[in-house]
Amino acid sequence: MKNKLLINFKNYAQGYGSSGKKIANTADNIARETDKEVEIVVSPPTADLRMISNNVNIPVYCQHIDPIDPGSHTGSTLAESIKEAGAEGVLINHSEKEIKLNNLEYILDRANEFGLENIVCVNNLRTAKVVDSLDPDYIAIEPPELIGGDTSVTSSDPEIIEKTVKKTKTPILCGAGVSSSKDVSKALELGSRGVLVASGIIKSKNPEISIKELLKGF
Ligand SMILES: O=C[C@H](O)COP(=O)(O)O
Repeated sequence: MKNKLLINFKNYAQGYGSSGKKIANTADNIARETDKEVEIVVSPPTADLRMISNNVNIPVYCQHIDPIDPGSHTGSTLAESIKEAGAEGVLINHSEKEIKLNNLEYILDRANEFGLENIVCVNNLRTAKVVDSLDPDYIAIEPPELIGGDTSVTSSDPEIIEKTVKKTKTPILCGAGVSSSKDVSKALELGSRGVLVASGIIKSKNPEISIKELLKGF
């Protein structure tokens, strides 16, 4: 299993449409050229999934799915539709798109049914332990107060990463404020299998330089 650099485009102004496509193409080119053992994944807004999937070779993940089967569910995101749009994986329970935890088992079943790699995001160790018992592919630990900030979780709260790694059996990713190669190497040193990054790349003046800087840490 390769370590992962997941780039979450969220709904930043720079992360959708042609601008999002440019960042995805940049990530794709860097992935093709790098000799690092790392899987670069992009997670664009749902409306751009098919467009991005058709344009890159790296995996594309959706930012969310709902606990539904096909039917009368206005405004929801269906596992089979994101699969058909080209998604290979999905983020679940991001702190900006929380789900009810009693729906998690069903959502994981739906993701597994369609071969979507799943990354369940959690805010704290207690939730990580609950999620761990449901055997997701990854758990991503992200203290919400550090998301989008200037200080990386790896320096502000390294204990939460270390404890989550120790107390769970699922591979752990971490995120929040990650922007440098030092942040990445610290994340790996603490036992994480990779990082989730949004603002450090999507809001960067030069996403290419930012992605290459992060790769140095792997
Ligand atoms: O999914 C990504 C995380 O929420 C991290 O966001 P950030 O890199 O802007 O702190």
